[in-house]
Amino acid sequence: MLELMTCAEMAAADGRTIAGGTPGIVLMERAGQAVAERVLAGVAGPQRIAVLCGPGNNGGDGFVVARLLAAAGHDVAVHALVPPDRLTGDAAEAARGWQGEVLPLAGWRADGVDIIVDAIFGAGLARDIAAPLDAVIAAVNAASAQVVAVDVPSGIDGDTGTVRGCAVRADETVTFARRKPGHLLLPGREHCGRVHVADIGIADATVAALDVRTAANAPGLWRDKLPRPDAAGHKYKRGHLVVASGGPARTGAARLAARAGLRAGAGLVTVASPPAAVAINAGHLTAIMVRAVDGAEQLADLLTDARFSALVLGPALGIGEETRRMVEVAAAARRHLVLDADALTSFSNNLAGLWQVVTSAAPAGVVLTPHEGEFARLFGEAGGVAQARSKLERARAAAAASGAVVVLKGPDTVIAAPDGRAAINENAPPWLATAGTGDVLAGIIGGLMAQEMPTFVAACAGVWMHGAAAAAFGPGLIAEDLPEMLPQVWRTLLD
Ligand SMILES: NC(=O)C1=CN([C@@H]2O[C@H](COP(=O)(O)OP(=O)(O)OC[C@H]3O[C@@H](n4cnc5c(N)ncnc54)[C@H](OP(=O)(O)O)[C@@H]3O)[C@@H](O)[C@H]2O)[C@@H](O)CC1
Ligand SMILES: Nc1ncnc2c1ncn2[C@@H]1O[C@H](COP(=O)(O)OP(=O)(O)O)[C@@H](O)[C@H]1O
Ligand SMILES: [K+]
Repeated sequence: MLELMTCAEMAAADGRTIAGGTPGIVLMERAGQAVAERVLAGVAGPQRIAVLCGPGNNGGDGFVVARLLAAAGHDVAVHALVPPDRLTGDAAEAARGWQGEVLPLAGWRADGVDIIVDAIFGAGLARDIAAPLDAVIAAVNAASAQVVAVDVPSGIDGDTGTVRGCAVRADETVTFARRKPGHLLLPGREHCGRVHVADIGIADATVAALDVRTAANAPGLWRDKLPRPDAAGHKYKRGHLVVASGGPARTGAARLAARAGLRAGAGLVTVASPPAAVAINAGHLTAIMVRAVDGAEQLADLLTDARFSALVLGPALGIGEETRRMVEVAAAARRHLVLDADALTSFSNNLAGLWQVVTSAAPAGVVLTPHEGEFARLFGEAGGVAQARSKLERARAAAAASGAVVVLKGPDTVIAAPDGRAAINENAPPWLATAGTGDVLAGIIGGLMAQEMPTFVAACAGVWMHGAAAAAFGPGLIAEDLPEMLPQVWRTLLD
C-alpha cells in the first residue's frame, strides 16, 4: 500500500475497475460511505453538518455523504456550486439520491456549523480557484468547525501538492485506494490533516498493473535489502567507508558523516584528511581511523586498496578544482559515492561533468544529496527540471539528467532514481533544520552503500533512518545526536 497514485493513474484504475464490471456509481457510493463513516467516528449526538459540493464527481461523493449523514440523524445542509440538473453521470445519479434542499455555494457562511465536508474539487482540479469560490474557501478556513475533505482538500493539486490559488485546510482527509503525491508533498501535506485511505474495491492487481513508479518512503520499500551482519562475518565484510575532511578549520562535517557511517553499519570508517588537519581529526576520533591524504592524487593512491568500498565527498571539503578532481578520481576507481555539499557545488552548471562522473563510476552507484540551493546550482537550467511541475518531478528529471540517484532534501525529501522510481519521505521532524544534519545523512547513506546495499534503496533507507533518528531524539536535537539514535532505529528495523 506504499504506492502513491497520480490523478491520471487513479482515473485509469477507476476505468479498469468499471470495465471489469463494477459500476462507477458503486465506487462513488463506497467513497461516500467511507467519508460518512469517518465523519461519524468522531461525533457524539446530532451535529449540524454542511456538505459543500463541486460540479464533478468529488461533488457526487458529497451528495452520497449528505444522504448517509442525514439518514444517521444529523442536520445536514447541502451547498452546491451548480444546480443538480447541471451535473452529469455518476454525480447526477448521486445527487438524485439526496432528497433535501440544495442551496447555492457562492456566499456560503459557516455560521453555526459543527462539521464541514469539503467535496468541492478532488482529482479534477484543473486551474486556480477564483471568485466567488475563493471566499467560500476562506470561510471554511476561518470556521471553528471540524473539516473533513473528500479525496484532497479543495485547491490542493493531488499530483504536486501545490495550492491552486487557495486551498481548504482540513482536519482529516479521506482518499481512495491509495494516497496521492499531493498528500505528502508540501504544502499539500499540511492542508490534509490526518489522511485515511479507504478501500472502495479497486483491486491490488489493478494498481499493480499500472506499474506505479512513486511510493511513500517507508521500511516496506527496502527492509528486506538492509545489510545484516551474519555470524561468519568480519569487519571487512561490512564495507569500509572513506569520508574526506576539509582543512584544519573545517573538519567537523567529515567527522559527523564518518560517525554516522559507522553507526549505519560500515565495518570500518576512515577519515581522509589533509595533512595539516590530521592532528585535529585524530584528536577527536576513536573507532574511526584517520589517514593523511593530500588531494586527488593521494586519494587515487589510497583507492588502490580495494577494501575501501564507498566514499562520502563534499561536507566542508572546499569548492573548486581540487574537490572536482577528488570526485573524478573516486569515480574512476569505481567506488560507491555520496556527493554532498561542496562536491555538488563544485559541479555547478557542469551537468556534463557530473554525468561523466556517474558514467565512469558505474557499476558502482552515485547518490547526490542536494538541498534546494545546491539543486538549483546543479540543475537549474537542465531540460526537464525547469519544466517540472512539482518537487517530485524535479527530482525525477534531475536523476534522469545526471544518471545518479538524487536525494532532494527538505521536510518532504524526494529520492529519485534515473530509471523513474521515486519515493517521498514523510517522517522528518522540523528539529532536523539545524547545522550539520545533512552531513549525517550523507554519512548514513554512505555507510549503507559501503555494505553494498543497492543504491536507490540505500538512499531511501538512509533518509528514513535519519528522520526516525531525529524523531526519536525530539526537541533540542543537534547533528551530533543523530548517529547516537541509530542503534534504537536499527532495533525497530531488524526485529
Ligand atoms: N477515480 C475514482 O476511482 C473515483 C473518484 N471519485 C471521486 O471523483 C473525483 C474526481 O472527479 P472529477 O474527475 O469529476 O473531478 P472533480 O475533482 O470533481 O472536479 C472536476 C470539476 O471541477 C471543475 N473545475 C476544476 N477546477 C476548477 C476550478 N479551479 N474552478 C472551477 N471549476 C473547476 C471542472 O470543470 P471543467 O474544468 O470541466 O470546466 C469539473 O466540472 C475524485 O476526487 C473522487 O472524489 C469517487 O467517486 C470514487 C471513485
Ligand atoms: N523543516 C524541516 N523538516 C524536516 N527536515 C528538514 C527540515 N529542514 C531541513 N531538513 C533536513 O535536514 C537536513 C539538512 O541538510 P543540509 O541543508 O545539507 O544541512 P547541513 O549542510 O547543515 O548539514 C536534510 O536532511 C533536510 O532534509
Ligand atoms: K475535496
